Amino acid sequence: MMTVRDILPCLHRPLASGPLDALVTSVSSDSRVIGEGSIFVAIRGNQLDGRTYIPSAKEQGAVAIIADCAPETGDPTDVAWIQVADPRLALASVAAFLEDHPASKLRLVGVTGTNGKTTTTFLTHHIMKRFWHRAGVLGTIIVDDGDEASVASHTTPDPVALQSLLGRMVDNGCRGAALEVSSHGIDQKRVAGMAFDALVFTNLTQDHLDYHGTMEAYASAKFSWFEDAAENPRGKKPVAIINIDDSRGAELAETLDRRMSVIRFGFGLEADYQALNFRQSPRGMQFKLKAKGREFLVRAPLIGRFNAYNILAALAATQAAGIPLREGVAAIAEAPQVPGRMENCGNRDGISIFVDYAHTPDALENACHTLKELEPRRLFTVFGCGGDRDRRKRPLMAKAAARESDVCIITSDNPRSEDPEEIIREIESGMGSARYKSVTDRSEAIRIAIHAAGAGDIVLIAGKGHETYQKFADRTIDFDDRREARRAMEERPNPEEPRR
Ligand SMILES: CC(=O)N[C@H]1[C@@H](OP(=O)(O)OP(=O)(O)OC[C@H]2O[C@@H](n3ccc(=O)[nH]c3=O)[C@H](O)[C@@H]2O)O[C@H](CO)[C@@H](O)[C@@H]1O[C@H](C)C(=O)N[C@@H](C)C(=O)N[C@H](CCC(=O)O)C(=O)O
Ligand SMILES: Nc1ncnc2c1ncn2[C@@H]1O[C@H](COP(=O)(O)OP(=O)(O)OP(=O)(O)O)[C@@H](O)[C@H]1O
Ligand SMILES: N[C@H](CCC[C@H](N)C(=O)O)C(=O)O
Ligand SMILES: [Mg+2]
Repeated sequence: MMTVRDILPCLHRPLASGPLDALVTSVSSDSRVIGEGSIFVAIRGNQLDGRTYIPSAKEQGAVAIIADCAPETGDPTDVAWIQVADPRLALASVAAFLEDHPASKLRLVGVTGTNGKTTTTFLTHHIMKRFWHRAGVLGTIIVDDGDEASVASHTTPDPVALQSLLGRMVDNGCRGAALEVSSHGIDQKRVAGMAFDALVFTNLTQDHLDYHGTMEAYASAKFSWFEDAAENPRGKKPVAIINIDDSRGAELAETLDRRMSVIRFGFGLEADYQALNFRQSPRGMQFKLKAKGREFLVRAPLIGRFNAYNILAALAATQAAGIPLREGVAAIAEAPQVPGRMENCGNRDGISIFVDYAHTPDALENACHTLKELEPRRLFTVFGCGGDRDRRKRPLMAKAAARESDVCIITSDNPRSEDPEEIIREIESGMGSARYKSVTDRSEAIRIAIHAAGAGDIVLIAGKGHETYQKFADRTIDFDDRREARRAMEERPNPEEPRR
């Protein structure tokens, strides 16, 4: 059993007072889950001040409080008080300590970037499972501890949930794991202090300005994860795996050079993992990979040039984690469908329907462009933008969709607390002279697009991908683009029968 005193060495310059010999059972920054023996970490959050919950944490049996301030004068020191400069960092350190640092017992690949994290972690996990039989994954869609898969709540969960999951992966015999590392996760120190073997940078384009404020702040949040690994290797030899066709990626590779091992990937000549002769059909892609002085023919059942980047990243990362490249290439040929990522939801009457999670300007442009390359008669794009998230991307998503599509149907995504009609108006401001129709009800929008399409057309339904809900101010409903698409297909008037 651990005491409060045992915890102190894992903290940065702690100032401790009060009874330090109490036994510790757990740690949390949420007073609502504090029990006997817990340490409560008081975090000044984005919305609430965790310090106001200190009395209730004590009442529930907390044995120590970690905060960025001293106890109020006159406050009885009935429980230990540990003052630190950064409570979020302290939470991550204590959580890892209580689980006995599971990250150091796994080959760990982390993936960050605006787009491609989920896809790259899925591909990485798939290769790891093929080679090691047991491997974990954590991200936007699922959490798999090597034994059981469940639905994820965050892309990168809080340190307590994260460390407990990694601990289960170790217990379940996983040799390695692939983790999505969101910019919120980095900024809130959810992965602080963790030893990664490979850190992947997919790209950086506009998103999340509601949270980070500027692109510079967004980029520096992402970069700080790499800087930290360069400065503190934590007993591993971490490798940074960076897309240098992305301008921010090229900048990052430059700054890290000589401070840590850097592997560059992309289509250009300077890439260590270089893709050449890219070709695709509706069923998949193939390209030549030049890496490590060798050449491989990579085939994968995925479409989109952007997915070639995700494949390069997964191959380089698994190689850095100890899996031979030829094994990775062989596994990629049988890569699974990532739910809601360029997912083909059926063909009927010569119409093909794709559901994709594109919810940024860059992703939407890529998704539309990829489908245009399949040379449809017309491309119909159904999309909207989420409420309570980066508003500045709305007209830019409109521009991206308008540029590549023949017809756009603007609709609602997850309006959350916002007025759906108002979000649609903000999107419309970026449509220019393009042909579009706005239909607030997403189900109706999907039906209109699918019923308007004809033989040779492609319908893209973008933004919600794998999501099985739609969030409004006052309710959350069951909603699945893939199910809606199938339903609309079935309800299509039969071209053989004369219309009544
Ligand atoms: C903006 C944001 O990221 N917020 C996250 C953050 O909240 P916070 O630390 O700011 O906390 P707060 O709500 O202000 O509360 C302050 C403190 O008081 C505590 N508290 C609060 C109430 C109470 O009764 N008792 C109590 O102790 C809270 O536990 C917290 O420690 O930390 C919480 C605990 O880990 C998260 O649940 C919460 O996620 C919110 C729900 C969220 O929506 N986050 C999204 C934006 C997010 O993180 N997304 C990224 C993906 C982005 C991408 O696509 O790339 C992700 O990684 O999932
Ligand atoms: N490497 C890439 N470059 C650009 N766009 C991509 C890339 N990979 C995927 N996309 C597009 O972005 C969408 C989201 O992909 P994915 O879910 O893999 O990204 P993510 O980074 O996990 O997103 P999130 O931040 O929401 O978790 C895809 O549906 C596709 O349209
Ligand atoms: N992880 C992303 C998800 C966006 C998905 C989209 N459907 C929306 O609701 O905006 C975010 O939090 O920005
Ligand atoms: Mg994701």
